[in-house]
Amino acid sequence: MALLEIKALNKSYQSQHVLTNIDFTVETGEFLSVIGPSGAGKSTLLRCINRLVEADSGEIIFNGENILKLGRKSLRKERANIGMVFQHYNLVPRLTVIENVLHGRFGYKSTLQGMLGVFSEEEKERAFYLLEKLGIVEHAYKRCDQLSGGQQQRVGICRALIQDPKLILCDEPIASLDPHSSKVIMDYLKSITEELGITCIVNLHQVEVAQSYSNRIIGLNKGHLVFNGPNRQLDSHYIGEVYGMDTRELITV
Ligand SMILES: Nc1ncnc2c1ncn2[C@@H]1O[C@H](COP(=O)(O)OP(=O)(O)OP(=O)(O)O)[C@@H](O)[C@H]1O
Repeated sequence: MALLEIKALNKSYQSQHVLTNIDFTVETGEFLSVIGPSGAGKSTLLRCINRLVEADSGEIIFNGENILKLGRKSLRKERANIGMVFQHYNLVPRLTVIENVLHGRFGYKSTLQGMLGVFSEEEKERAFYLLEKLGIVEHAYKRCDQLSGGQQQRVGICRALIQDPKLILCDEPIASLDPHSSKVIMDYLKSITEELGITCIVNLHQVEVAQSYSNRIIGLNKGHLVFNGPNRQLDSHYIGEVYGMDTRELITV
C-alpha cells in the first residue's frame, strides 16, 4: 500500500483555482520533488497534506487514513507522523538550538507538558544524536539567531526528525541558501530518506536539483499536474510543459 495517496484534490482561494484534480501516490522511502513556476500551487499542495491549508474536495490517504476527514484529536496524532521543513526555518530565534529541536516533540505532549518544557532523558539524547548527525552539535546551546541560514535549516531538519515521522514535507528548503549550503541540506535530506527510510516530498525551484536528488518528480503548472514520472523522464519537452515556455528561454532565465 502507498504511504500517501492523493485523489482528485481541489483547492481554490476565492474564485481562483489553485489546485485542480490532483492525483498521485507516494511510496514509502521515495524522495519526490515537486517543481513548477512561481504560483503553480506547490506550497498549497504540501500544506494541504498536513492540513495547514484546508482542501476543498478530494482525498488525502496517509498511513491508511483520509487526512481530510480526521477530527482534531486524530489529526494531531497523524500530524506527528508528518514533519515539516520550511523555507524560512520557522525556528524560535531567541531560544537555543536544543530547545528548538525539542519543540518537534510537542505533538506527543499535553499542553501543560509543552508549556513547561517537560522532556524525557531519552528525548534529549535523541535531540543530541540528531544534532551530531547533522554536524551542528557544538551549537546546541547557542541561540538560533546566532546561526547561519544553512545551520538553522539543519536545526529545522532535526526538529522534523525528532518527531519520528513517516513523511517529511519540505517547502523550498534551499530557496534562502547559497549553493554550498543548499548542497549540504539536499545531501542530508537524501541520506535521511535512505538511512532512516523516511519518505520525503520536497518543493523546489531548481529543476537540476530535483533531477539529481529525486527518484520521482511531479510538475505543476497553474494548479494542474502536468508531469509525474522518474527524474530521467523529465526532458526538455516536459520541462517546457511544466514551466509553460520554450525551454531555450528557461536556460536564460
Ligand atoms: N492564503 C492565500 N490566499 C489567497 N491566495 C493564495 C493564498 N496562498 C496562496 N495563494 C495563491 O495561490 C497560488 C498558488 O500559491 P502557492 O504558494 O501554492 O504557489 P507556489 O507554487 O508554491 O509558488 P512559489 O514558488 O512562488 O512559492 C498563487 O496564485 C497564490 O497567490
